[in-house]
Amino acid sequence: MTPGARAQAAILCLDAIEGGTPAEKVLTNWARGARYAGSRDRAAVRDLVFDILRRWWSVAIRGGGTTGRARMIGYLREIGGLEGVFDVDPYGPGPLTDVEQAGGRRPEGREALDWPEWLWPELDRSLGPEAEPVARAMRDRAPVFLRANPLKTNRDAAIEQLAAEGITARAHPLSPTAIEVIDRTRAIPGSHAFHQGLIEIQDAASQAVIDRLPPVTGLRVLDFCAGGGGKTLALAAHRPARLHAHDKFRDRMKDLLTRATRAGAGVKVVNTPDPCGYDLVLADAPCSGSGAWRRQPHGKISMNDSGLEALLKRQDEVLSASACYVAPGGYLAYATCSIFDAENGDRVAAFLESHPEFRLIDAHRFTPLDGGDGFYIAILQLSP
Ligand SMILES: C[S@@+](CC[C@H](N)C(=O)[O-])C[C@H]1O[C@@H](n2cnc3c(N)ncnc32)[C@H](O)[C@@H]1O
Repeated sequence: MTPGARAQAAILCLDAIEGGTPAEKVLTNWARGARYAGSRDRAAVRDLVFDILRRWWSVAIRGGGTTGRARMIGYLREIGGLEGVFDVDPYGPGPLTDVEQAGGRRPEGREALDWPEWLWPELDRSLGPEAEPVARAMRDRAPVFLRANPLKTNRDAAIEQLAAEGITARAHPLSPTAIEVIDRTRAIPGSHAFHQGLIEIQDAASQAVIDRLPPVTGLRVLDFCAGGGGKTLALAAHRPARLHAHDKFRDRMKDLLTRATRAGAGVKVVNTPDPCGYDLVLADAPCSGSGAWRRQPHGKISMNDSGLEALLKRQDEVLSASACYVAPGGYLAYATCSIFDAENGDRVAAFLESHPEFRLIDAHRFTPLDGGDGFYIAILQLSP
């Protein structure tokens, strides 16, 4: 596909997203119908759509409208790529009209930060002076991070193996296992390093969250919201005495055991965890994902008041439900990939009010300014 044809495909996808269809669904539908598109084309269209989702409001201002076409114009104006896309090939978007040529303006003040208007108060309350820098950072793509798997290798050896496969990567300071991929990121899933279980794809802050837990080695551990198992595998690398993975929606763990086998990780999937049976329970709760909106930018444009309210309720439920699996003297770790106090410190405070037998011993928030996604981790201890 030509650059113009890719832009036109992205424009149609953006219109469907504006119409209310989730971005992933729109891209899947488009790819199904576009048999002529190769994998590079699909990746390029996806990148365009995601880049524009991250800058959803400012590109509309620059482009002079909220259609996919206007947003594309605004985006290309911002990055300086308008030339050579409109009216250069029959599969691309038609020529710019006089109105389009004259339309649009520079976004002013916070307009240029592409943060949802209704969420500014919560971002300001949560991050104070970091609110604007974090919002700005969320306009750009996130780096691709890997976790070196200590069950099979060490970080330097993993980086060397990647280099031998033509993938440039370097150590990242957020975690002793974190590796940042510099180029050929799309080659990772097909690499030997990946298939041999030397590396996992995992955000650096997600790894740092696990590093902040009490020493896991030798503990009985429950990952209460295991999902796809990203954190389960990172926990396994610390060699707990026993590691159980659980999720209310068992289907979400369907790949977990395959991943664990590849990683050489010992983990058992359980439907019913043992009451009071764990020295450490990790509750990686469902959340807005606001810390990871660089990777899933559709969340930034689709989250609303009632959706957030519903999440707060679920987070309270997860905290209460997970607490009964903690053994006396054991730890309950509450984590989210949100940067909002409403989902983090406020939930912990509400939990402690109704569970005075727990005390808070540590809490930390990561933001994209640390390099990885935004995450929160609080560690609570149950009295003996
Ligand atoms: C943030 S995701 C977990 C991500 C996962 N830990 C990882 O690192 O890949 C949250 C998970 O919590 C699960 N969940 C939601 N409500 C739950 C509940 N009441 N009890 C247990 N798990 C729940 C969801 O199915 C989802 O898989």
